[in-house]
Amino acid sequence: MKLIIDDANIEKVKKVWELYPCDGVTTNPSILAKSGRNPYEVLSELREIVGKDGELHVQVVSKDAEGMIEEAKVIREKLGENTFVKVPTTPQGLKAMKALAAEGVNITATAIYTPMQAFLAAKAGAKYTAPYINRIDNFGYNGVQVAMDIQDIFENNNLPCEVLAASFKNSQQVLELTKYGIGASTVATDVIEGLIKNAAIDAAIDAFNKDFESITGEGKTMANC
Ligand SMILES: O=C[C@H](O)COP(=O)(O)O
Repeated sequence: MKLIIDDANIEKVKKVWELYPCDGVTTNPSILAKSGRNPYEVLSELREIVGKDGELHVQVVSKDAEGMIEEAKVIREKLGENTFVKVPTTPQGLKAMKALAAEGVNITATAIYTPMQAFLAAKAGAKYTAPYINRIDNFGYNGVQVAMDIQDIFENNNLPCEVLAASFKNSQQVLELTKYGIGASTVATDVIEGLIKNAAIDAAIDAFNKDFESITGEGKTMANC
């Protein structure tokens, strides 16, 4: 499973990118709006953080296919041709996906709430489809199960598309999809940090270090004892 950062706060993304084994960054208009800055200013900084080969996902806002295609062109000009263009999975979005896929554009189909939406996006040429786990849970459905069903649909229909599960609110949702071997998950920085936040880990390390200090004295390590 690829692990992608769902955030555009430069300081937070920098920190998580440096510490954790992540594969890229996803954004959406709401995430970019939190910065209060010009979207391309923020996105250029994110591109610098992930490097030219890291995954960067950027969403279009036009409602019609022609507008989406035009936005995709500018996104790729400004941020690199390998940038994933996030296209909402609407009828107009599917039209745009077909045209963009024919030109070799990397497409992430987004705003996915149902398996059939993902099926259509994959057939239209998307490389990723992004079901919104927590938002689906909030409707009283099972977001994790929807993501698993989508992955099964791709396998059973030989569709070369991966699930990029999005909208996580807790570690359990991420764990379930990691166990299933979902293609990718995009997770907010605080939820990524929560994956490894555990007082028992700190307590174990403190006890080891105290024992070590009892034989070497303060401030020593395996490099200088
Ligand atoms: O791009 C989609 C987001 O991952 C949705 O996440 P959210 O439900 O936390 O806003």
